[in-house]
Amino acid sequence: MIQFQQVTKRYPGGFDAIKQLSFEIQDGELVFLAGHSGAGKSTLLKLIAGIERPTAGSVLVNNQNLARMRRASLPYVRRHIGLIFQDHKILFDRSVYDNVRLPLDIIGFGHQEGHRRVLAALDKVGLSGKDKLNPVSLSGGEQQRLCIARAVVHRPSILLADEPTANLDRDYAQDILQLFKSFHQVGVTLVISAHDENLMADYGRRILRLKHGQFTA
Ligand SMILES: Nc1ncnc2c1ncn2[C@@H]1O[C@H](COP(=O)(O)OP(=O)(O)OP(=O)(O)O)[C@@H](O)[C@H]1O
Repeated sequence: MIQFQQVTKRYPGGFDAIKQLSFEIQDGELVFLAGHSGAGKSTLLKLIAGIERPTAGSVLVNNQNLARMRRASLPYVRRHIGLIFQDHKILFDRSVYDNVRLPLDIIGFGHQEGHRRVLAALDKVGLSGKDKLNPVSLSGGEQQRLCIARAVVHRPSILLADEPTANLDRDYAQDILQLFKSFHQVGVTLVISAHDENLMADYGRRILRLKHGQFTA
């Protein structure tokens, strides 16, 4: 479960990107995060991932308070989280395979099991057979799929996606959302941010709407 209790995030310079937010996301829930540019969507996702720390309040992920946790312990929490952020951070000096393999190497996965997982993740996102390519030869949409494979290869229980459908045409965006839906169907908790509320509306899921760091109706 993800719980925010009166969370405020103030960036250096004094700007409050998130203001006294409280909410819960249950295990296995799919929640959309909507809001204008600068509303605080990325900040909220970074707080869940422990990339940013709250200035006030508590962020609990699986009952662990990230605000109080020592930095050295954060990697253990992150093992349960998959991240898809806007700046892809693809390594263009490595193959598609090696990009997806990286999180498993960091965790210290065995060679055989790791290999199996990488191929399974690439298959899941529709990139089978492209493992030996350099990511530079993938289309924008395929690079997005590569990022999704890399985010799920360690089978996280929570998947956070920041504007995964930005810059995609509507059909392609629907494909990507279908992919996320398939993770949801196997019990993964998903938080997906997007500008386009029409896309979200089709799914009939809870929408958290942010405006200047606070929820609106
Ligand atoms: N590291 C930072 N230092 C200072 N201010 C920041 C930092 N990161 C974000 N902000 C500010 O916090 C506010 C919220 O930013 P955030 O990226 O969370 O919004 P967003 O809803 O994800 O916007 P977008 O859709 O444009 O990505 C913005 O005004 C932004 O300028």
